[in-house]
Amino acid sequence: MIKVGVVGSTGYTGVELVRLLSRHPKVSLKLITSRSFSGKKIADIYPNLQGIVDLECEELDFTEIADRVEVVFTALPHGVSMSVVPKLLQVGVKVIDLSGDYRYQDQELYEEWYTESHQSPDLLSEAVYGLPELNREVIKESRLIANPGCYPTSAILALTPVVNKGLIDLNSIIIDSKSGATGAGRTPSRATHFCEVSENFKAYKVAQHRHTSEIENGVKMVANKEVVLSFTPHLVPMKRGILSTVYTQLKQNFTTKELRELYQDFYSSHPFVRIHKVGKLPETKYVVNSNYCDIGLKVDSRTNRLVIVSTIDNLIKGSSGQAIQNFNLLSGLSETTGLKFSGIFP
Ligand SMILES: NC(=O)C1=CN([C@@H]2O[C@H](COP(=O)(O)OP(=O)(O)OC[C@H]3O[C@@H](n4cnc5c(N)ncnc54)[C@H](OP(=O)(O)O)[C@@H]3O)[C@@H](O)[C@H]2O)C=CC1
Ligand SMILES: CC(=O)N[C@@H](CCC(=O)OP(=O)(O)O)C(=O)O
Repeated sequence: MIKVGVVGSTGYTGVELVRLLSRHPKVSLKLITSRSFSGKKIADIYPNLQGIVDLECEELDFTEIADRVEVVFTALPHGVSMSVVPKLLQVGVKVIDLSGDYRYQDQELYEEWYTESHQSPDLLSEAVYGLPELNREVIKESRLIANPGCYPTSAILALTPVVNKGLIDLNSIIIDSKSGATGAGRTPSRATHFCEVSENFKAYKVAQHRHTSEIENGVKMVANKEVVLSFTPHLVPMKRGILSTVYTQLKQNFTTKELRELYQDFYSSHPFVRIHKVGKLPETKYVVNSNYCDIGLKVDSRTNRLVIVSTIDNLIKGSSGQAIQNFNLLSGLSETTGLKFSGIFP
């Protein structure tokens, strides 16, 4: 059994990690930390874990952590993660960080989009962007994995096959994404208050959301070229799930069937990406509560645009499930260990 810990275990991604790790056949969850709830049992904070996880939240203590765990998941806000991650690496544990702090190699890009100084820029070149469908082999060798953002996971997976084959105009990409409210984390705010989210649908941070740069960065890794694209996030009255509709201009004529075959081939060795049949499009309810990313395609022959629809659960493939997928890779386990379950339908 591999001994692991979760730092920031009481947030939405943290507790989802605790839930998923508690059923992972090769994991022994030894340590969970919390600033606000130390001394309390996680099952008293999240009663769904009663009888499943009997751990108490602790204060984070770096002195003995390496004796207790081999791998730590950090599920902290960005800006906070970078004050913790270097200390964890220093004492010799491997880290899978769920925040945005290590997703860029370029310090300036981080500081521009996150509008704060990076506190450990020396680690940026070492951190591996943890999207297994792009970086499976390097993830296996890494000691610091930067788990991707939720919107970027859905958008980059939607675009990769056509970008990889050079089939679209890279300046034509428009990504229109909708997320459930757990994407904003557990800390209450006016924007995520029930009365603000319920019966409402809104765009936010138009032309300035930080995930724009993360998606551009991911597409650039595939294209080997700079890419500038448009990304608009929306908040919808659901708890979980992201649906991204991605519009791209094709350079030549293709049928939906041809492109569907390309996607099917591209993802044939990637167990968590499912390509829908021609004429079918994914819905969030097909993937919520699972680690799958479902993708559907349609060529609009009038405009010669390819429209790609991509869905994930933001708390699983968009964060905690993907973090466990990365953990499996770096631990030499099968990528699907502990993650092969369907969503809940309806
Ligand atoms: N929610 C999502 O869908 C996704 C989130 N992420 C990223 O994962 C990370 C965790 O997100 P999420 O679980 O949603 O966030 P939450 O706000 O739900 O939880 C974060 C937890 O971190 C702990 N924490 C420790 N130090 C601080 C601090 N100084 N300020 C605030 N909180 C602190 C808090 O728990 P305590 O007080 O108990 O220590 C808090 O509950 C973030 O970086 C987020 O951006 C990534 C992809 C998707
Ligand atoms: C609905 C909602 O508010 N979503 C969040 C998603 C952020 C997130 O999880 O971002 P990182 O993974 O990059 O930290 C937002 O738009 O800020």
